[in-house]
Amino acid sequence: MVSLVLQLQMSGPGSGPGTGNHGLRPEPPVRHAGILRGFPVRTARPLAERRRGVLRTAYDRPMTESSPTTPEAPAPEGTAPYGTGAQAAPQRRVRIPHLMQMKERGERWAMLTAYDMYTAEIFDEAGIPVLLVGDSAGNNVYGFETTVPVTVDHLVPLTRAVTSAAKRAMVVADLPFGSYQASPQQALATATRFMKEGLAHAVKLEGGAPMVPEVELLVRAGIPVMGHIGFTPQSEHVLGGYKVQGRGAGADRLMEDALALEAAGCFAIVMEMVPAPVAAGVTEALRIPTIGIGAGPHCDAQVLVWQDMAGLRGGRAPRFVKKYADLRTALRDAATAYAVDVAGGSFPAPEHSFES
Ligand SMILES: Nc1nc(=O)c2c([nH]1)NC[C@@H]1CN(c3ccc(C(=O)N[C@@H](CCC(=O)O)C(=O)O)cc3)CN21
Ligand SMILES: CC(C)C(=O)C(=O)O
Ligand SMILES: [Mg+2]
Repeated sequence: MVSLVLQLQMSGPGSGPGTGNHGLRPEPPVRHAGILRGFPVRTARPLAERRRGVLRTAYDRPMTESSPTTPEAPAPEGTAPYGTGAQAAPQRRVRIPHLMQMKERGERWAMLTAYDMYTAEIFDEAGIPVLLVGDSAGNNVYGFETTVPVTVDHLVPLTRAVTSAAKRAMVVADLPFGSYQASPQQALATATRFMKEGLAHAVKLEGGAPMVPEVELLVRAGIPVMGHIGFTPQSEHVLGGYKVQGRGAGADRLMEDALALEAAGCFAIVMEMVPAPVAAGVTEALRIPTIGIGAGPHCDAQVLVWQDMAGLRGGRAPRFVKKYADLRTALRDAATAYAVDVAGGSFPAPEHSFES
């Protein structure tokens, strides 16, 4: 059985040269410009119809012998046509056309954050198609309370670790607070560091219509951009705390922000803490995928911070979190057992020791 994701990668619009994130917006056919030019225009099907195939993606099944990350045969047409660097690339990378095609087909997918090599490797093996090196590293790696203190220098090495370890996943780097809002030029300089030093495949930035000049310049320069609207944690002090956005009149603004980002060339948009019906409306209105976190079940994709998803972090989790494991307990038990063995002299045993 070849996984669905693999099938679509072998047959998708990105199979040939000249698609993907090239063909960058020479003349704007306004709403559907940007890196999406050249895609078959989605026929206007009702949301319910588009959702029908939803439970048939590779991600809804437990991974068995046919993980989407272990293709049965290499697909040489997916490798770079002008050489592959020091070593050959045996597996095809998830690219923007694949995400577009999943939206076309109503196949939902999952994004996770990753900040290091092992989690990147593991989530890649699990078939997670997009990994986000989030500025949530602030409060999940570096021990800050929020994402506000995070710098580019904090995130670039983590991005490099994740891109080095993930063979199939597209790796998106979050631009941290203060590293892109000053001007499109600042945004380009920062995003360029993530592409060159972090080897990211795309970047993400927070904000709606006001970020259009930044998004346009990055896309023109060849850098795919993921948007992020609704609750934007970098602006928590302006927003007045961790609050649902897009209620009441805010719904119209959220829609305008989403449409403006799509027109500017974003390839996907994160919607954080938005009422489910509002997120459903935005998802229906956009050609590009929406990625929800606390935005209900009708987004094209979902994202969670991995330490929330896997139950590593303590304390009360936000409402939108579902805990799929209890790594905190597992690790604490392991550390306790290790310490007990050392104290009691049962570790190291002869098999862990060297003869003279
Ligand atoms: N571990 C972690 N998970 C995240 O989802 C996350 C981060 N860190 N860091 C960056 C941002 C911050 N995020 C957050 C953090 C807290 C809430 C929160 O406390 N929400 C409450 C209140 C909602 C309300 O007031 O209506 C909730 O119960 O969901 C939400 C989003 C999302 N991101
Ligand atoms: C929660 C996601 C969307 C994020 O921005 C992050 O992890 O930093
Ligand atoms: Mg973030």
